[in-house]
Amino acid sequence: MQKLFDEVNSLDKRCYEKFLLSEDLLMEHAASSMALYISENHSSYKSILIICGSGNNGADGITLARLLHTKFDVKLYLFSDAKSEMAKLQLQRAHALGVNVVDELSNADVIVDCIFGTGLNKPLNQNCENLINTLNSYESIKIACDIPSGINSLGQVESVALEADVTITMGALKTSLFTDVAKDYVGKIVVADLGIQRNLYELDSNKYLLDESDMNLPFRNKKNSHKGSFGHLNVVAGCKKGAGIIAAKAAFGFGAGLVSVVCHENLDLPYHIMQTHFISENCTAIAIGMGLGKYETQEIRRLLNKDVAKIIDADLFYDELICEVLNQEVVLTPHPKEFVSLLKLCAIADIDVSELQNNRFLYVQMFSKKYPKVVLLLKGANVIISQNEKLFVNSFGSAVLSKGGSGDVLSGLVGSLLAQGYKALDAAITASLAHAIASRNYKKNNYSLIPSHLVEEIRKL
Ligand SMILES: NC(=O)C1=CN([C@@H]2O[C@H](COP(=O)(O)OP(=O)(O)OC[C@H]3O[C@@H](n4cnc5c(N)ncnc54)[C@H](O)[C@@H]3O)[C@@H](O)[C@H]2O)[C@@H](O)CC1
Ligand SMILES: Nc1ncnc2c1ncn2[C@@H]1O[C@H](COP(=O)(O)OP(=O)(O)O)[C@@H](O)[C@H]1O
Ligand SMILES: [K+]
Repeated sequence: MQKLFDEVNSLDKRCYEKFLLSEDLLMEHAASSMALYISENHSSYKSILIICGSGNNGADGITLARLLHTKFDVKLYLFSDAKSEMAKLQLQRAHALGVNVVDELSNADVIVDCIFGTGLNKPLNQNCENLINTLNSYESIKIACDIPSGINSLGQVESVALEADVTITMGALKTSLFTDVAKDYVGKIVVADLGIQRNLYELDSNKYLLDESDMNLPFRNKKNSHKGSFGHLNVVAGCKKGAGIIAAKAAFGFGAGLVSVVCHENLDLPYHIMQTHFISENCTAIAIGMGLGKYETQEIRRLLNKDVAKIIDADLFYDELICEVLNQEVVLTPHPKEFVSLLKLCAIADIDVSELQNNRFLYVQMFSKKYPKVVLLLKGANVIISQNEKLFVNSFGSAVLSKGGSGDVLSGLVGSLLAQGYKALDAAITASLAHAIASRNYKKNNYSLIPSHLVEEIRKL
């Protein structure tokens, strides 16, 4: 996993003070990293338009123009006069070298957006919006320097933002690049070297971006085993029985030795999945909430208070009963609407979904502070998983998963790992990664996936 930072100004400052690396030096390295990326990945392209704002993001762009001058047909467009000391200095250097400064925008093979970086601190005016809209209309390869212009430090987009193919971010990964909203703008994210090893540049953080290598699949290492060695998951099915059945199938394919669906009505289940009317005696984990609908409170309370691992989803986030388990190490998997209800029930915040989506990290952090034992998995384009105020982001998922039933598969995967003895946080991380990475392996098109395809892909991981 890689660290995420809410801000990097303090990291830059530490470089100046502790390592005696000047702003000029860091900027030279930042621009060199961008130049290297462009030379290595876009060498067949001829023309490059670099659009610069007045601050140090613009200064990065002016430096880049100097470094690529004569190697490509570089055009430097200054959207506003250079204001920062570095921008003024870089402009003098660019002028001295004869870099082509143009007065009008024109299309190019590659455009590099250096209008605003981390300094964006007010709404864009009409001119900025028009500029960004024009750039978005070009068919060029679009590279954002540090962060696509228009995304603020909280990862919010108030009006427009550059739709980048690639974001080359300076020094370290920023949290703002991993909000759900940002996902439509950032493209591929590359970290630029600032002339200091990343482990030296970075300090501690409580936020992490998950890598594929953080997925710890339930491979079987012991030869002397039997079905009981891999746990027994009980999936509680309610009025929408399909949800529980999808979860049970996913769980079985993900390694649980036994899977039973708990339901009072008789169900038509695949032969390898058992049905029970009450919780099994040897049950090692319970998955509950998916499609639960109406239910008898005392019965659910009994289940929630059982001393086994639990994954709780969907309908239970609308019931005060949920507050009774928040001192346990349970896994909760709400989507944004369900999380808004949960926040209200546990008196953390009374907000709507758009406020949550604008500040996902903030509300997850608030929840995790109040309930440090709970593993929360907030669904979305970029899933956030938290426990004890540590946050982990899974950015592997895509719109392929935007289907009814995808969440039920996820509940089954988490339940399966809990049943097999994974700790709650490890179960949530591995299940979430398996869910998203498997969906990427589905090769047909991005609208046709159904839960059984997803389960098939998970079985092939
Ligand atoms: N400090 C350092 O050591 C380094 C800084 N770097 C670059 O510096 C950038 C940060 O530079 P700055 O702090 O100068 O900030 P920016 O260059 O992001 O922009 C700030 C400028 O834009 C103005 N501004 C902000 N919002 C505006 C709006 N909506 N409309 C019009 N004007 C607006 C501000 O008043 C200021 O003049 C980073 O994103 C990164 O690209 C990199 O070169 C790496 C090294
Ligand atoms: N655009 C997307 N990008 C990444 N993941 C997505 C996207 N849309 C949905 N998902 C994932 O799909 C799942 C949907 O779950 P949920 O909304 O609970 O569906 P259901 O309850 O119908 O099964 C979640 O894991 C979510 O993170
Ligand atoms: K930018």
